[in-house]
Amino acid sequence: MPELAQVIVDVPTMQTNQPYTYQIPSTLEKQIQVGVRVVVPFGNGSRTVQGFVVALDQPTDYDGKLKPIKAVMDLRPVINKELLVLSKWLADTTYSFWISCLYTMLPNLLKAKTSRIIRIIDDVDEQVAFDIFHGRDELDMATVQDKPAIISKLFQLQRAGKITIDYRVEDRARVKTVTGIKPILNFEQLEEQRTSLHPNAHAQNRLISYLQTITGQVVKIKDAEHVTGLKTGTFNQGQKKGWLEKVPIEVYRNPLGMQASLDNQHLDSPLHLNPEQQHAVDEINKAIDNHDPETFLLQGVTGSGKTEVYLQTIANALKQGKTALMLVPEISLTPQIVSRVQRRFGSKVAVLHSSLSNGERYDEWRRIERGEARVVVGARSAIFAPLKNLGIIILDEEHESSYKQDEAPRYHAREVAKWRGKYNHAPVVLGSATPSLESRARAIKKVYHLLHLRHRVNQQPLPPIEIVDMREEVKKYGESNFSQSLLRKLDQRLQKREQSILMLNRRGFSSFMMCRDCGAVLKCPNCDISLTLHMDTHTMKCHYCGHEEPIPYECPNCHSRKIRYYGTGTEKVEQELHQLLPQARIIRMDVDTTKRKGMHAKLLRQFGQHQADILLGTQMIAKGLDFPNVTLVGVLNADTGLGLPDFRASERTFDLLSQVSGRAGRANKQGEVVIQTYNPDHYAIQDAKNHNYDQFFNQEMALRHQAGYPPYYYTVRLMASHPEEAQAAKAMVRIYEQLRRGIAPSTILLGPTPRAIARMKRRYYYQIVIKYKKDPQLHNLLFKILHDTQSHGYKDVQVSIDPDPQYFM
Ligand SMILES: Nc1ncnc2c1ncn2[C@@H]1O[C@H](COP(=O)(O)OP(=O)(O)OP(=O)(O)O)[C@@H](O)[C@H]1O
Ligand SMILES: [Zn+2]
Ligand SMILES: [Zn+2]
Repeated sequence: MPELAQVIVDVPTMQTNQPYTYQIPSTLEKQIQVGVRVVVPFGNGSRTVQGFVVALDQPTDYDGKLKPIKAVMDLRPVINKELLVLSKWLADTTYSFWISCLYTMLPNLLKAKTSRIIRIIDDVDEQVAFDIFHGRDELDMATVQDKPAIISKLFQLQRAGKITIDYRVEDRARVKTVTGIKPILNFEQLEEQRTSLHPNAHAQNRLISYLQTITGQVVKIKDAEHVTGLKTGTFNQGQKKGWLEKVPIEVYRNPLGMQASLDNQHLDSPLHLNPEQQHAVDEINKAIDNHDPETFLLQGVTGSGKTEVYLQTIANALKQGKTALMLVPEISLTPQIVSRVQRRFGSKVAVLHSSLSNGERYDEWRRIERGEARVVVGARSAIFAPLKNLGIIILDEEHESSYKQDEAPRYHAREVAKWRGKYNHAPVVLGSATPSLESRARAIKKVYHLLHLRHRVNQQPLPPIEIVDMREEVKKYGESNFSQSLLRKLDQRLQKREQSILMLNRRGFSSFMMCRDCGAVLKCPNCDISLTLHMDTHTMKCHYCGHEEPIPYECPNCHSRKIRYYGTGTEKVEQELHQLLPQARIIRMDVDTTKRKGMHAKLLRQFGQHQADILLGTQMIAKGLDFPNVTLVGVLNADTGLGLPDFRASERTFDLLSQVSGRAGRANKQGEVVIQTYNPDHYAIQDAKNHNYDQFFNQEMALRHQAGYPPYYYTVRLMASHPEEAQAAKAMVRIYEQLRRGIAPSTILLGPTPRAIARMKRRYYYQIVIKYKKDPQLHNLLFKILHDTQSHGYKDVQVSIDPDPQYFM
């Protein structure tokens, strides 16, 4: 039996970022395994924290007295061997705390809730006992948090040694149960009961007959009521008379409300593949069969049938007794994709998206962990799904920046996918119509295996794209969100009863409030950014920190009443469209209209059933949608992203335009696209117009080469923040000096500079961008800096390190 356990404790600091050794008390020795959560004492005093057992019986160089583990929270490990090894790698490569990585992999409910419990340990006077403790001898600190008078009294009592504060770890992971019934008596005994019944007790008579049919079973009471038509009261009587007992039945919360129906429904069969698809499927299947952890880049134009390639290779993995993981960006985790996978694989599928409640997510996680779900579809964090024996990992739209998490741990799902592919000897498939420059460059270097789908499944060419120069439009026709050409084409679709998709770049884009007298812009008090107008809640909101305030009637600066709202939000566009095309039925889709659960699916279903002529939305409609009746796509403002201070601005614009254009003409009707822009000559827009990925790739690569950006250089961004600007700047200068002394001669430092958004959540941010090709010492140097900045001289400074940042803003 093991005597010692190595535990990663839930104390995220650099100093506690390695396992601590605890003694295993003999009462717990059977329950302690690697991967279970435990409760351990930590530090001096009575503090207890949650932790994870990461190893058993390793020698320790600590020679003090070891503390014993207090309790075990799990009957079986919540972190399996693979994920444990992965968590260590993740912490190392993303400069994060090991404990944060473990939590990132697990459903939220497995995070412990720590509460502070105040206990009376010595006599206190009666009045206090009554006023504060209400006659009990314990009190949860959270309940008095906002009562300063009580808090100060408590501290007084603590100093006097009358009370102590305990930290208590609570497990929030609850399985959901429903009530079931179970006959206690056997057939004959029930028959005997019947003889003693009153002749008019028809309901009880029927209950006995029913119970006789289910002896030895447990049945949900709801089902029993349904089958028998009896009321709950009758079952309660049966319970009182000792015929049956009530027992809890563990059930899964049902995210789509369809798990059961999936079991009975007949499944879609695979489509007959075209030669390009067949080749791709053959190559990937070969890798699955040979346990070859190869990375494929599946580059297929929009509507080329990439999804079918995914589905058929997943089917092969399942046939081999393996499991499959498919990631899609949250924004395109549309009901369309999900239902395609479910219609193919039925109840074997688990879906993980961010709109699941904590309980639902925990249930899906348990279905996966127990091997009941063998195909997982989900957004970024689904890359940590506890599937065993993975046979294939797919990242659809691999170029999407949302695959990178922009808070700690700052991992990229693509890198994690490759790690898990290697660990499981399984191929990774990166799919896109517009691969990231990084991936395409690796394919050219033969690091990735390139598979091409050059043609649309419907044999139609990609839709022709018209570029409209909005500078000319405004001169000729005045301010409008709609060019003459786009209006004409929208009108034609209405005549032909075909549908259109209109995209407005970014939600509520710069719908800010400005004073026409003094020019003041309403800004967030916490962040260096203007507030956005939201008509639905009638408030001004900050998109960074969530700050919200009423729409002002007068300028907060000069008290003028001449305030005006600028910019174009989707709501404004919708209003204008109603005026221009009164007969058009419009569905607006943006963060505001899809906030409520299930709305996203509902709106898309309505559009699919042609209950509307125009789908107007933000980026969220650019990807993944497959509606055969859509023959026109319009982009209202192609260039709003081009001006951003970000070296990937052109790439993102090209990707977005290509993706959204791809929504038109996907079935047998020819489609077309109108792109409105103030920069008609920009190469990102011209190359998108010509559907010329290769030309865009070459030009953009040349620019990146010249400016020394990825994929020619690796980049790391280092940020320091502080409530006072001078302190943030000072810390960054110190870090800069330390960096400069330690880096390789070929490594380049940019900065320190204030971030583009210099103030966020009441803190000022400074940054340094490190560009390097080869710098073997850099990794250790960065860890050293993290360590050093947690100590003296860096009071209240927060430092974070972002490897391969997606944004430099
Ligand atoms: N071999 C095939 N035979 C007939 N129809 C097919 C075939 N493969 C795919 N399809 C159909 O073609 C349409 C487009 O396919 P799919 O959505 O997979 O394209 P995609 O490459 O993922 O496109 P995008 O990148 O634009 O999302 C779908 O309706 C799909 O059912
Ligand atoms: Zn003003
Ligand atoms: Zn804010």
